[in-house]
Amino acid sequence: MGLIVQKYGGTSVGSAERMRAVAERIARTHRQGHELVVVVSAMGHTTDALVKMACEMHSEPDPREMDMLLTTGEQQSVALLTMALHALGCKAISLTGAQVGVVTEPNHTRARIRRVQTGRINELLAAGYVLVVAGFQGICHSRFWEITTLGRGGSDTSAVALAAVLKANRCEIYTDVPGVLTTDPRLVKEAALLDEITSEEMLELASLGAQVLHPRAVEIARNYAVPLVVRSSWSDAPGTIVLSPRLPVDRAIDNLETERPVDAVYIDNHQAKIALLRVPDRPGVAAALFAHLAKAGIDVDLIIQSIHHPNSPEPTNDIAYTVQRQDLPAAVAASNTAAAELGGCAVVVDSAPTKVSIRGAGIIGRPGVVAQMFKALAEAGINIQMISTSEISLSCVIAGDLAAKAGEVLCRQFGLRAPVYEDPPVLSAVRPAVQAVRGVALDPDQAQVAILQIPDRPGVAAAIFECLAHEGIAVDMIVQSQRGADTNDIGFTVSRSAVRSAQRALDSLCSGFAGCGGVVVRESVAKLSLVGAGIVGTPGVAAHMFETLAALGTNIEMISTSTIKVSCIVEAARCEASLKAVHRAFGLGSAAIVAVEGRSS
Ligand SMILES: Nc1ncnc2c1ncn2[C@@H]1O[C@H](COP(=O)(O)OP(=O)(O)O)[C@@H](O)[C@H]1O
Ligand SMILES: N[C@@H](CC(=O)OP(=O)(O)O)C(=O)O
Repeated sequence: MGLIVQKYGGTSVGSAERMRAVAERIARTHRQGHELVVVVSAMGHTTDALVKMACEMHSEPDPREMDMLLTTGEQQSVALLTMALHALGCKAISLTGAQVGVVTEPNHTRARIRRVQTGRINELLAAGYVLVVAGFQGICHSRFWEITTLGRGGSDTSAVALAAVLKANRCEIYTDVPGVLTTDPRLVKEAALLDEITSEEMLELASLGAQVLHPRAVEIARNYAVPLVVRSSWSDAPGTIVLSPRLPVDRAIDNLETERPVDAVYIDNHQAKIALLRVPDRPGVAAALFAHLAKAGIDVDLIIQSIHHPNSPEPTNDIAYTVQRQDLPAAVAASNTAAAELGGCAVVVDSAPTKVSIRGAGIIGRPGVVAQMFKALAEAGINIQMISTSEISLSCVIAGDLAAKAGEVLCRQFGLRAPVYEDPPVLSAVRPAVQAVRGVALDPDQAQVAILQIPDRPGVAAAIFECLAHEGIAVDMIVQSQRGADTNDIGFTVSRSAVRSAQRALDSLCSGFAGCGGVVVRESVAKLSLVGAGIVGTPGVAAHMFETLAALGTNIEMISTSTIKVSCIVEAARCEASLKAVHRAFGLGSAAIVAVEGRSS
């Protein structure tokens, strides 16, 4: 017996009948002797309907009023579910976020949780109540107490935060699919159930488009080692366990979501860098290059393909990648062969750079962290040669002799004791590329921004990302490589809804950079990503993805990799076909079709 936090999503409580079925499950769990805190979302598409009504009143509704409005959806469902529990004879009470003491930052529509004041929860649990709590909401104090929301999909975060604070035995997320699947079953009907997944893999999948869990919920589960499971509301099947590392939890429970976004600084002194400059921008180019490297058994670490100049008559890309230094001669030979086949593009080698990375859950969701890393390096006079990002890490390639200095300034910036010097990964001689991948995610709502020909000197990346952080724009998939002798192009993606404000902010900033080629935007792109903890140390994973896309005729606009993911930006129009092909190519499908509410294909 113990304390369980359960969360029921909108579909699970989407009708009176479903609400009663959920009430029966809750009453049964309570009868078994468990203490229960139940977090509930708004019924069905209530939140979407409220957003639509708000937009009919004003084209850009005031964030405070949005929070006032959207929190009513959850308030309805907690009251109704509690009534259903009463009808079953179960002692239950409904509570809003404010009433259970969820205190957030003063940031309307996307507040992070600071703490939960558990006094009332503990009293009610001790008195034998099932607590039915409105998800997705909290309260903040600036001058007055104000209602806040945590951002769309935030009820998962409410549930895991309560589980962390109450030290619950487990947190169960009930939804309309049997658990975490290899991809979105609404898009790929062969999507297969995963029995378990690591929190780092889940964090990437969730942030890259798998809507089944809110990334911030996974972040809290990982940081506080909360036992987390995702299950179907319609069955008793065990679902998917999200495995968090059994870290010694040395985090304060105060500042739950706001403390220490960076866990560690890593330095990798075993890398070498190769760049192919001005390769033709057409399908199959990345596939050809990385097929040569895979054939030679070379494990590629970072890969970045920066944006091409879309306005030039023959657009080109730069592709840069890093390998273990001992593999450099073989990698150079493979790259020269590929370059010759591609019409003789330049191959540039740096045999002793350093990769310096910051790691921690949720780096990318906080625009300020990215800017802080670049600023700390710039202030130390350290030039960034290559940037690559993921949800849990941000890596920069810098000159090899600046490793110690970079480690020192970044540790100081993020309040850490000392950097961790990384060992080279252990290569798997036996694992085929297809077994390294656990899931595929698609984010169809991305826009791509490129800033062309910016000066190659310390401080430029910092200025750009500080400017975006100032506007509150979360940036994803930053890619920078060296293009000319003294200029760089920086590319990145933002959610489509933020692209206009990003362009406005950057246009005025970049007019101050002498010789800058301007800010170029593509509004309709999608991000297709492979995720798997086994990607590091398994040669050929990226090559297989690129080959699959090439065979489909899909052009890759941008590439960014980390140790556990490979992301490609592709045209939005081709994204679903590309997702299906990549899912099939990595053998992720299952013959057993999972039941999904309202499946569209
Ligand atoms: N990898 C994945 N595994 C499971 N579901 C996924 C995945 N990627 C996307 N989804 C989608 O997430 C949906 C569940 O999330 P959501 O609609 O927010 O549920 P809830 O209302 O229960 O919070 C599923 O119906 C499914 O279409
Ligand atoms: N109702 C909110 C919060 C939420 O988490 O909903 P769901 O659990 O149904 O995704 C939303 O729609 O964003």
